Amino acid sequence: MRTPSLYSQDDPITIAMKPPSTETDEERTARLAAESEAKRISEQIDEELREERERLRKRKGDVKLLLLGQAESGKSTLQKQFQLMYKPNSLDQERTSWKTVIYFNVVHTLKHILTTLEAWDDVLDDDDIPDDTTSISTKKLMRGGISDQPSPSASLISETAMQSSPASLARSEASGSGNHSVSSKESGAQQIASLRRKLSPIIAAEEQLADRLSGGINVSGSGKGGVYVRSGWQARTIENALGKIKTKRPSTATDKKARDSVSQDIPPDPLVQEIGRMLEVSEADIRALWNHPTVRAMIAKRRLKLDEWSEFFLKHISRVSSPDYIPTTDDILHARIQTMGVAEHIFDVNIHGKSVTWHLYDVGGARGQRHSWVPYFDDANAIIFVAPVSAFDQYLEEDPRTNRIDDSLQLFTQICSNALLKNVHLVLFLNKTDLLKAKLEQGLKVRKYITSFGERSNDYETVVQYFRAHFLQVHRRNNENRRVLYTHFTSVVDTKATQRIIGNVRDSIFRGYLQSAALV
Ligand SMILES: Nc1nc2c(ncn2[C@@H]2O[C@H](COP(=O)(O)OP(=O)(O)OP(=O)(O)O)[C@@H](O)[C@H]2O)c(=O)[nH]1
Ligand SMILES: [Mg+2]
Repeated sequence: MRTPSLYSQDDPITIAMKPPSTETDEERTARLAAESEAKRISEQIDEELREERERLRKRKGDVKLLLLGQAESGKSTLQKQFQLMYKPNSLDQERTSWKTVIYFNVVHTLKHILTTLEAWDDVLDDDDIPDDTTSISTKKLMRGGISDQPSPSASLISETAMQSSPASLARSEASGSGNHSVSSKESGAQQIASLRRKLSPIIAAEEQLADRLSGGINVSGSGKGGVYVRSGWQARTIENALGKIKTKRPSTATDKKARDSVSQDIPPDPLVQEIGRMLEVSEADIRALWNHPTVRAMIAKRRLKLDEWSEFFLKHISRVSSPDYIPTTDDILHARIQTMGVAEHIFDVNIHGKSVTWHLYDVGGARGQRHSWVPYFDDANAIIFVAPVSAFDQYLEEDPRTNRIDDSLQLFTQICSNALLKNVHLVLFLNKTDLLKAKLEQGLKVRKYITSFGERSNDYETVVQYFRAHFLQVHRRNNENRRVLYTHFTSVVDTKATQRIIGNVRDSIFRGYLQSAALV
């Protein structure tokens, strides 16, 4: 019997592979090293294939849940609520990254306020701040000869308004003396000019913060100059910062306190620290701007429109600008950053003693991002469609002619009628109900923006039921499979209420999941 040998004498492949008889020692060493490397790579490929097979096998039993809806509808905020519920520690680890986002939100808002004031100062001179029936760009056109519009200026605010608002405080803080004449138009403009000067260094840092968050990726059409982030941005923000850190870790008591309570291993980002210091010294100026009578009047007249997160962080500016600021969970829920593409989040959800892996896909909702949703439609088990009902007076950033409620309805029609999604469990979140209530209480009239609302009563219950009826109608018209639509009125920044709803949604998805599993 022939003993097995590496080089069998009569095997043609072996003969072909056989090293030449003239091989030198050096060539032999190189050949053996190359063979060993090839073997290592081949084994690595085998291992990766095995892992992929295993992953696919496991994923078959997983629940795949898509969060869909237009930009700013609240998908990522809802994802944070899932994270809080099923992976609370991971949110703690991300607090450092959220601080960067919140600082960015504040700086971006300050810039927006000052730019808007500047745009108005360009064209306006006196008397009264007009309400929002005419856009700034229209006014700029008017300046071209048809008519000049009145301008927002401190003189527009009546004496009574001055006395009853925090304006006097704002004025004295802004001027640093407080002895300005309350009725002086010039002093109001001067105060704003002085605040603009004092806040300019912090506003100049906006771009660097945006770069830190996006990793230098600029996306065209990022609307109001926000930042898009890809999946895993939290870890990358820290990496980007670490790449920039050349000095040793600071070791002051404050730094240590902040670092210890966030993470033992992450040194503070020098850029974020610097912005923190700037915010601390600028706190009085920021408050002065926020409370300035011109700004107040511009907001009241809706000439200056601030996003909900802008208002939230400016209202909490003393806390946010304190030297040892660490974002609270509520702050994280209010922080705003645009999602780019699709971000996958994985949780283990325990229900009735059975642990099931859930894959939550949080998508970018802007029009330019929607093409990336489709590859996830194939094997989705459930969708939560998030529609912000407070947006009746808002228009798409991507297309200022399209009302946001209209866009949500069009998008919902596409989702309901998509053949790939016909068996998917469908849940509708009519979101931002807190903001809807606030807008209606302020006296905003739905019929002004949605003419079909007609003469109905402008109260919360009538309005939400009106919107709900429209979404139900879309669903009914595109429901050949007679699937159920689960509807919830939500405010996903409200943790207690949202977690209760998530519990309901989880149970209903799970029931559907068990039924389909039983059919397989
Ligand atoms: N007050 C209030 N704010 C909300 C609510 N839902 C979301 N927000 C805020 O709205 C902003 C936008 O929410 P996101 O969750 O980032 O929106 P998104 O749908 O993920 O947006 P894209 O990623 O651009 O598609 C954030 O600042 C949230 O804090 C809500 O129900 N009430
Ligand atoms: Mg998002």
